[in-house]
Amino acid sequence: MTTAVEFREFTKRYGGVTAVSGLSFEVPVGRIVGLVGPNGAGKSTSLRGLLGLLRPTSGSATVFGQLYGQLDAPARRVGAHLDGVGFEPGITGRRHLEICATAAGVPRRRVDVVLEQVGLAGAARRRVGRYSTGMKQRLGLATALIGEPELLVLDEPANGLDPEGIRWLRTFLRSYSRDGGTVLLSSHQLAELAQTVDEVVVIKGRTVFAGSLDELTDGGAHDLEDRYFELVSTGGERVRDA
Ligand SMILES: Nc1ncnc2c1ncn2[C@@H]1O[C@H](COP(=O)(O)OP(=O)(O)OP(=O)(O)O)[C@@H](O)[C@H]1O
Repeated sequence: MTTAVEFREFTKRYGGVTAVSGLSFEVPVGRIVGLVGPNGAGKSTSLRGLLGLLRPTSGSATVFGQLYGQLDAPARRVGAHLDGVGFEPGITGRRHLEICATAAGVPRRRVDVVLEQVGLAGAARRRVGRYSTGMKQRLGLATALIGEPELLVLDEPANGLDPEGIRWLRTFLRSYSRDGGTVLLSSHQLAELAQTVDEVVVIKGRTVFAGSLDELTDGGAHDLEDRYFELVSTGGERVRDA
């Protein structure tokens, strides 16, 4: 299996509102792919559809060739952290992760591993309600990592991180991908994204561009930001051949 994620003509309508229309792109195994687009472009809708949290009106979004809901032991294959998903504020970070480990069917020792991985070991016994935004992002990533998944799906993982946190996240994702992991993340932080991803998918209700960062920036000759604005203002379409 060389494709971790495949969106095929994924369409989601809410009554008269078309959130996403005919979205098609693939995420190859081992790559870091950034999903970008203006507010309301359909990034969260797409990621939610991929994770089985909403049903597409038509088309499909699959992970490792299957619907998320059909995966055996999904937490061991896909780890996700979506923007706006809250934590129970009254419990500690460690307790939160213990609950997640139980739900995922993985040993409790994973809790210490992921706490170390995301740099939260020292704050594990503090209540989540007292965590800063950046610490909550780290806890979200720890939650995603609990099952040692092959694929990470992250909605705006850099939101609320300070510069040190952003650099840490970039280093972490690169090393995860070097070890064979695949990442699909959404972001509005284009300069940061350009330092992190291998491939870019630009959406604006539909796919506007899907391909390598190199192709989009002509091997780094252009800024990702400039190319992004050209694409979203003209709505031109460039999708890599499958
Ligand atoms: N439950 C819903 N009911 C009706 N419309 C919705 C619903 N969820 C999303 N939408 C609409 O679908 C469109 C896409 O929203 P979505 O949140 O997926 O965009 P986004 O790219 O994640 O935006 P942002 O960058 O602001 O997070 C928007 O027009 C939004 O208003």
